[in-house]
Amino acid sequence: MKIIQITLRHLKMRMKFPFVTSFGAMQDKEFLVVEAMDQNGRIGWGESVAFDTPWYTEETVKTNWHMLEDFMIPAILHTKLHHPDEVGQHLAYIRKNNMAKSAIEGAVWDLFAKEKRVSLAKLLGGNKEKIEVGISIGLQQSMDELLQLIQSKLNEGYKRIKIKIKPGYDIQLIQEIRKHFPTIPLMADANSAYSLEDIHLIKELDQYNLMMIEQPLSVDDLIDHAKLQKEISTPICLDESIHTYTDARTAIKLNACKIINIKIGRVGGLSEAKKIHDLCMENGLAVWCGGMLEAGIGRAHNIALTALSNFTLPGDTAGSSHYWEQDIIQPEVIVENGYIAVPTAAGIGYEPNRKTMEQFTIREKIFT
Ligand SMILES: O=C(O)CCC(=O)C1=CC=C[C@@H](O)[C@@H]1C(=O)O
Ligand SMILES: [Mg+2]
Repeated sequence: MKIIQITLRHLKMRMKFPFVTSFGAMQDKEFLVVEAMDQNGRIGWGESVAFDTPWYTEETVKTNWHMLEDFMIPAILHTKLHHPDEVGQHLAYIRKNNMAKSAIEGAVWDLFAKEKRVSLAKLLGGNKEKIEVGISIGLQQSMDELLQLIQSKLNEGYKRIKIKIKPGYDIQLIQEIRKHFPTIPLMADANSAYSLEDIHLIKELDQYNLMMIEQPLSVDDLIDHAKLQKEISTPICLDESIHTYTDARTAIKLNACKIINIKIGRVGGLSEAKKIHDLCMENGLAVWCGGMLEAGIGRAHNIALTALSNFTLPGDTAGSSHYWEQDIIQPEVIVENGYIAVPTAAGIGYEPNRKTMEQFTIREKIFT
């Protein structure tokens, strides 16, 4: 397979609600879409999940554009590819920039699946017909609003609730939620807001039967997470600390976590995501698929990955209508009773809507 044309688009879409974390609020989601065409005119799609500011990782929409335009697209365009795994090899000389790598690799995976006439989920080795989904709720203005939102998401069928915590907004919050919802599957994401000095606080959380606590400590730490995991019974889930297969291997060796949140963009693409999935399975760790407030193309990639068998915990891939008035794919991603049906059509199984995309595009460049 050879890619003979790539179109790079920068989109900006307003979310229905501001997503608030300890780092601030985001309401306009900017992201890149990669459209790759092969010599037969087939099209594959990828989405970059980098945000417009570097708070989650060092990458941004602009750094991704630069990496793709100046280095990655030239390395892949007109290069003979026998399998999507080879994209990573061609880009290996470029350090990090995982989200940019993932965007172009994702387009090649979609294209390759279409060429083989199989769904992306099947091509990756997934066998589920439907996947279980949970929902991630950002910081809210008041306790009442948070409780109401949890109730409405439970009513919609979501299989687990994830809330954000930070120092001063943790024990009481979870205590209150547990008062109203004593047994729901509940987890807390700290986005590395704590240090080992807060160990007494984190230990207190043990009594609330959380499914896990996500990334309590520093984004570049594994050693302290291992110390913490020894002291608490709540499973630690790592997010920001895991960028590669090697990170996952080290975390497992150190017992730094019991669960890993795999985000395709954070680990540099589907090939690496699958390797981490397999490694966790061999070592008895559960995984789930995290979200990056994706539009439809990124969401479709998450669904395909989650069809792999060791994604045994509900992911953050909520339905399109949770985020968008109108998503950029047809049909939109629909959640029914907490499940998404894994598409069986070739490739990602959703068709990007060019008209809608055009409406939100603020920059476009074609590479031949
Ligand atoms: O896509 C979703 O709905 C999940 C969003 C979400 O929880 C996150 C997205 C990006 C950064 C974080 O705030 C958080 C996470 O860390 O998982
Ligand atoms: Mg997280």
